[in-house]
Amino acid sequence: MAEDSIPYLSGAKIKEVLDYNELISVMKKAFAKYSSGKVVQPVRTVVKVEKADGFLGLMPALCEDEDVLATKLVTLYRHNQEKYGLPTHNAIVVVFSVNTGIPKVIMDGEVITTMRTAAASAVASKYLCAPNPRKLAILGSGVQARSHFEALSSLYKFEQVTVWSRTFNNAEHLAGEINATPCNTAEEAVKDADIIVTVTLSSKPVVQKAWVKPGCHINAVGACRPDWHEIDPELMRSAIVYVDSRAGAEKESGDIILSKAEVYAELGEVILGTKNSNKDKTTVFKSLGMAIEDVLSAKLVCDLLLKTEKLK
Ligand SMILES: NC(=O)C1=CN([C@@H]2O[C@H](COP(=O)(O)OP(=O)(O)OC[C@H]3O[C@@H](n4cnc5c(N)ncnc54)[C@H](O)[C@@H]3O)[C@@H](O)[C@H]2O)C=CC1
Ligand SMILES: O=C([O-])C1=[NH+]CCC1
Repeated sequence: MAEDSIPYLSGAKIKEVLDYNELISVMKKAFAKYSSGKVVQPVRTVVKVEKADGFLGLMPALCEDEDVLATKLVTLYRHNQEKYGLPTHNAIVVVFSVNTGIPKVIMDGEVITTMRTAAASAVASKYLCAPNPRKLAILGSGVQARSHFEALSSLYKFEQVTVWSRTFNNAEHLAGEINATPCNTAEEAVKDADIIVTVTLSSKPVVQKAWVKPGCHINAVGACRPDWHEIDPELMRSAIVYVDSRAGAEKESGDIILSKAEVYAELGEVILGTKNSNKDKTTVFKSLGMAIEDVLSAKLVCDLLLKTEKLK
């Protein structure tokens, strides 16, 4: 039985202990464990809330090697920001004892989602983009746009960063924060970019093949439903496509399903050395988000807080 009160870790507490350096190595481990069959992780179960154009996603995973069993519960309500000024993504993570099944800790899942997704894209960039990327283009100006800038800047010294957003004011606002160049069009933003990050809530492509420099690496992070896509289908078909999970991509990714693009490999297979990097080619990392990313992040949070005695 669970104790009368299970510790709850707030986002603020989690932010205090997580940093991109450590999280990037943990994400590398998450992808490798997943692709070597060491993780039990069903494809996300999605409960749609039609009237609010939202959904609840259930994301459990077990990794016995790492002695961790947990689940993330995440909601995506696309109109929260414009309607209520609230975040579009909200989440908690519940961690259980692997031995007894007793719930041990409940923690905020928003900070973990924000940071682990950007750390995952950083791992993908490390393995898939050509050396010394100089220009980063960010399409979108929300939570993930900011975290991706931070995570990728922890790896690379960019000479130029461009931002495009549906509303120019938002692009300008973010660009001001991160010392980037705001652009009026996505085409202008991605011109000559070495790394492109697509972090929008669009269900229609925001980047076209003709705009992209050959050899560029794209972290395609949005469009997590089978009928949403962010990337031009022609670009998907002509690039070398990597995914976090084949099973997830086949069921959830409109970018893969609608374009009928071939999936070359899981990122974990590249990390394990069983598939090639193709750094000289145009590459797309189609990220949908995997439960094991959250579960290993939650374990890291618990370990770090135990070290500082903040979690008994
Ligand atoms: N792959 C993964 O593991 C994860 C993916 N995501 C996805 O990343 C994307 C960004 O998430 P957040 O930054 O947290 O969301 P957010 O709500 O903070 O930002 C969304 C951005 O998309 C823009 N946008 C909305 N509708 C648009 C449209 N029709 N065309 C162009 N831009 C539009 C907004 O103006 C805003 O800049 C979402 O698609 C989200 O579901 C989020 C978490 C994890
Ligand atoms: O992995 C994740 O948490 C999500 N992916 C898309 C929306 C939320």
